Amino acid sequence: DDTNNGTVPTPLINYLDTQYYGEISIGSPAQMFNVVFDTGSANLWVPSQSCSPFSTACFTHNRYDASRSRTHVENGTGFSIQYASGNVRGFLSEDVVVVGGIPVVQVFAEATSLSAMPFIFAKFDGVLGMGYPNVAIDGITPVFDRIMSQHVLKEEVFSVYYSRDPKHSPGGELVLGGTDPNYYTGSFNYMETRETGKWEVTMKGVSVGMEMMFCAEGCTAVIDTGSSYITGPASSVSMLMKTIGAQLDESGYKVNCDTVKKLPSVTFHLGGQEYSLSQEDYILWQSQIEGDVCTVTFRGLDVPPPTGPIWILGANFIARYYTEFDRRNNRIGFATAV
Ligand SMILES: CCN(C(=O)c1cnc(C)nc1NCc1ccco1)[C@H]1CCCNC1
Repeated sequence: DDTNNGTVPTPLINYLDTQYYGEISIGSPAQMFNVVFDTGSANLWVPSQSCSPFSTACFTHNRYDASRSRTHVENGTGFSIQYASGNVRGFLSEDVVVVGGIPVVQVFAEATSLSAMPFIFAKFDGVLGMGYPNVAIDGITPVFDRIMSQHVLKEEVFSVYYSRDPKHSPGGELVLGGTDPNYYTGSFNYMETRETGKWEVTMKGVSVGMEMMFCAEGCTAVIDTGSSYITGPASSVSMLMKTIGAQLDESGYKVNCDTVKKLPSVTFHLGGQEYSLSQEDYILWQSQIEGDVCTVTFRGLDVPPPTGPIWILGANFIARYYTEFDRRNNRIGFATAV
């Protein structure tokens, strides 16, 4: 139902509360891809049919085959993107991309090499950056900007719902052009994005329980729909983990599941409001053969200046707070997720 005049909500799949992705098509006839709708980047890339057979991560995902698309336009410019977690290299192509029922002619990257870490663990094929144009590599106009210039959206916004429990269906939802009242209660609280043209805001502090522990003098928070966890400066996160009695092992911070119910809430002071995460919001409780494992969904990540130091609020935050990204007013709105 295109209730948002021209767009249909895109249902997302929730993989273990750590990866959320939805389907887009590229080319004619349509080639389907699962992509992360990522406010932390601004380019679209998918694996390429011409990726090297040695790139395992490429070979285990859907790949775009230019020769099978009658609307493909050659480009060939080199492309490479570096994430903290891995990198992607390839070349540019142009073709018709359909997102939420809206077709756009889009320049995107065909990935010919994907770092095994982390992409062999990716359930998604590629990434569709929902960031601002000024962070787009090669100066490519991002998908959402191409959609806005078609003037089909009721409002120049998009909204994201992430379910908290993989058993819920849908695992999440992306709405282009509005919000979906089925997935939030109460009203939105808005805050201006910083002038840098990124989905980031000024945070006024991070409290643990009743005590303000970090960022008391103010810091930057990036709202990143493409990150699983919350990251903060390594020193701050390690202090936070010590406070809650978490131990760091090779796959992140863990706590004894017996202590979970007594853990303090962690509160992010944003835009004059306090956004608290309780233990069930920030603990990933996994029942495994050798017993229950309770992972803390915080990671230390030192982003070098001038971008950093920053906190990144990812999927575990968005699952609790339904998020509206407003390009018209350069602001982000949070409402309590259902
Ligand atoms: C997509 C690349 N990202 C990941 O953090 C990432 C890496 N590797 C795997 C396997 N998954 C990732 N994210 C899963 C996910 C989906 C939705 C929420 O989290 C980040 C890189 C920085 C910009 N923002 C996105």
